[in-house]
Formats: sequence, C-alpha cells, structure tokens
Amino acid sequence: MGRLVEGIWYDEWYDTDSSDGRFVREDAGFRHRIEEGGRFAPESARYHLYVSLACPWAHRTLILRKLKGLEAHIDVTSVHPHMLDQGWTYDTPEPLYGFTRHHQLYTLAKPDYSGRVTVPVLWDRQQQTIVNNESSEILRLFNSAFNQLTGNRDDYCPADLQDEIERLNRRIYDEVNNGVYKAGFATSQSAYEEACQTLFGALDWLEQLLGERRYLTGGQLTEADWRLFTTLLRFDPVYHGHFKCNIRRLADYPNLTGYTRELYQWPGVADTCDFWHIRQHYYYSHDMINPTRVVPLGEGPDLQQPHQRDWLPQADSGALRQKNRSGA
Ligand SMILES: N[C@@H](CCC(=O)N[C@@H](CS)C(=O)NCC(=O)O)C(=O)O
Repeated sequence: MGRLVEGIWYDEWYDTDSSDGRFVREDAGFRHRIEEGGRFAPESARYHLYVSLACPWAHRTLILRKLKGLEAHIDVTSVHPHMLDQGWTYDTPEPLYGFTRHHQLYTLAKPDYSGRVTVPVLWDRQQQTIVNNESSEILRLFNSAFNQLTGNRDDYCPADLQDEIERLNRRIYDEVNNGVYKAGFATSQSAYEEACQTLFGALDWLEQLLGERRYLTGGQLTEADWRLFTTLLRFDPVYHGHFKCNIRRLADYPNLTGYTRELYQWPGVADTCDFWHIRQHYYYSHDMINPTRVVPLGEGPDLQQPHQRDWLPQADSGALRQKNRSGA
C-alpha cells in the first residue's frame, strides 16, 4: 500500500510514529456534490463507482446503490482484493480508460494529487474526475440525488431522524467503524488497548440498544444501520483475529448477531457481501500484521439462520415498503 505525493506513487505503510503508535485516518480529498443545475448533475450512465468488495466503506455505497435502484444508472468496477506495492489494482483493466492501477484514476483527476488512494471512488465520465471519495457523502448522494431519475423515494436519512442519525454516526464511526482500524493498525500497546477497550464499550452499548430497538433509531432502518452493518459483517471473520479485537466475538452478542442477520437477509443485501474478498484482502494485504499471508477460513456466525428480531416493532417506513414489495 502507499500514497501519492504530488502525483508520484510511493509504496509506504501508515505513519504511526508521529502519533505514539496511533492510526490516524486521513480525510478524503474529493468532496463534490451531485445536484440538479450544479457542476455534477444527476444523470443516468454518467457516473461510475469503483469499490473493493472487501472494504467496509465501499460496501456501504454498494448497499445504498442497490436499495435505491441505482444499479441501472451507476455501473461498478471492483478492485482485486490484494492491495500490495501498487496499492489497489484491477484484475482486468478497468472499463473506462484501461487502467490497471487505481492510483492512475487519481492522477487523471488531479495530476499533482497528494494523499492516500482509497476506495470507494465515485467517478464522473463527463468531466473525467472524481466526484467524491468519502463514503459517508456518497451515501447521502445516493439517498436522494437521483430520486427524480429512479422514482425511488425511500429515505435512509429522514429529516426528523437526522440529528439522531448524526449522533449515532459520530460515535459509531469513531469507536466502531474506525475503532477496529485503530486497534488493528496500532503500533504501540497503549494505543491498541485504548482503541480495543473503547470499541468493546461501544459494542456493549449497541448490544443493549438493539435489545430495545429493532434498528438504531427505532422502528425504521436508516443509513446509520447500514454504516454499522458493514463493520459487524467483518467482525468475526477478520477484525476479531487480524485486528486483535478479541475481547468478545460478534457471536457472543445475541442482539448484534440477530441484527446483523436481519440486515444481511434484507432483499438484495447478501448479493453485496463477499466473504472471500473480505478474508483475502485483509489477511493477504497487510503483511506487516500477517507476514505469512496465510488466510484463515472462518466466516463467523451463519447469517442465513433466522434473525429472531420480529418481536421488536418496525415502523411503516419507505424502506419497509420497499422490502415488502420485494416479497420478503
Ligand atoms: N473516509 C474514506 C475511507 C476509505 C478507505 O480508507 N478505504 C480503504 C479501504 S477499506 C482504502 O482504500 N485504503 C487504502 C489506503 O489507505 O491506502 C471513506 O469512508 O470513503
């Protein structure tokens, strides 16, 4: 893995020396919006989404693309699971320019780009640039920017829940989504312990919350749930072992396990989950953590088992109507 410095690729691991062994995530560099009448207008077949099927941040965008009926309008390319000395690469040249390395897209967008080269990337064919490479913002774009085009008005961030969603997102991002990375990429004992204890404090809180509520904000499934789901899905197969998040397993939390099952079984979502990519990516790419590159086989609890969450009430939300239309 590596980064671009003024458009030149350097193969280097994360710098944790300057932060007492703590992993500090860099902010994403491209933060445009898609809006009617703006520089980036909502149009079919104009945008292309680059993802890794292993990556929890990219995975969120794939889920929203599916739930919002965007598959016919925004096509997708997935990188190879192994992120090695050239960073993310494509198995076969990607379809727009025939590139084999993901960093080539970044330098096409900005020839002197400096920063990490990450997925997801939402690309604009028309202006040949990156619209946005911050998954939380791509989620919001997918949630509403294309509604006119698709007719799908399901809302995963309704105005009346927005404050609560933001509050949940802040803690869950810091302590869980990014928390597992802070534990896994820590290079000092104290940084690891701090991240790991905080992570399990947050999981204990979520276990309790999800014993009272069907979803994070109550009866309605929102963006906050999908953001949490992609981390929970990877917990037992990867984070528990590879990232040393091993105080408890997901399987030790009955409410979190049932909740992960319900979301996995949501119409269309299982198609976006690829455990082979997930296991291969982490265990093979991070040879600093796993020098033998042997990839363990376990995939965590069986997510096809009944979720046993029907006793908790659901609200009559757009998302639920969508689910019922799909016949689930
Ligand atoms: N804030 C970004 C983070 C994306 C991110 O860090 N993706 C990882 C994959 S899981 C990546 O591409 N890492 C490459 C690197 O850091 O060099 C988002 O949520 O979109």
